[in-house]
Amino acid sequence: MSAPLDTARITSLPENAYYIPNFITVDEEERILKKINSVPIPRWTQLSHRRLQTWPSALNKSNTLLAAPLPDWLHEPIISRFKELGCFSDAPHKAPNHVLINEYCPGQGIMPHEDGPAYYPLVATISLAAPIVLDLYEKKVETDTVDAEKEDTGPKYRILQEPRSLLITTGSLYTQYLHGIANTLKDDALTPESICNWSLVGDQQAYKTGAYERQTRVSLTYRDVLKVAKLGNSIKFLNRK
Ligand SMILES: O=C(O)CCC(=O)C(=O)O
Ligand SMILES: [Fe+2]
Repeated sequence: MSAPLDTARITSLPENAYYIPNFITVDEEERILKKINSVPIPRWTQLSHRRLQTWPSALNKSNTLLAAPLPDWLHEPIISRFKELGCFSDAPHKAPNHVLINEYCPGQGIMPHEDGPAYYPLVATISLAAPIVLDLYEKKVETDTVDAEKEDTGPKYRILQEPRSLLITTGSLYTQYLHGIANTLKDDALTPESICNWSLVGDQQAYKTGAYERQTRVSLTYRDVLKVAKLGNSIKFLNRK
C-alpha cells in the first residue's frame, strides 16, 4: 500500500488495515446522506436487521457485475481521494466499481460474515451519521468454516468507526477473519485497550465516557468486483440458445 497510507495503518492488527478520521467533510456527509434518502423506496432492500442499497446493481448468480458507472454522488470526491491514497492501485480495475449502502437503526447490526470471492480482497468503508464499532472474529481454524465463535470468545478486535471516517481492510483480515456489528443499543468498553484503532481516532474526547448510545448509522462500502460483463456481451449471451 502507498506511502500516504503509512500513518493511517492500524498497527495492532495482524495485516494491513487503515483508518482515516474525517475522510470527508460535514458538508460532503450531509450531501451524500440527502442523496441516499432521496432515492425511490424500491431502491432499498429491507433485510431483517438493516436496509441496503446496491450500486450500480446487484451481482448475478455467478458473481458478475453488469458494467455501469457509479452515480456521481458516490463517485466524487471519494474516488479521487482513493486514487490519491493509492488504495485500489493493486486491484484489477484500479478503482472500485461497486458500492453497498447499509443503514443500521439503533439495535441493529450485521452477523459476523466474510465478503467472499466475488471481490478483490479490499473493502473501503465510509461511515456516515453516527459512530459504530466493527467486531473482527478469527475464523475457526480446524473447520475453516464461516461459523463465528461469537458466543464462545467474543471479538478478537474492535474497530471504532467515527462518522466521516474511512476504514480500509484487506489481506488476511479479508480472508481469515469474519466481521460483524452487534445488535445493540449501546457500544461500550471504548478504551485504548479494547479499541484497536484508538490512537487514530480523530475525536477521542467524544468517547471519554467509554460508551455511546447508538444512533442511525449508514455505511458506504466500496469494492472492486472481479468479474464484469459488458451489456452487449450479456445480450449476446442471453440470445445464445
Ligand atoms: O456496515 C458496515 O460497516 C459493514 C457492512 C458489511 O460488512 C457488508 O456490507 O458486507
Ligand atoms: Fe461485510
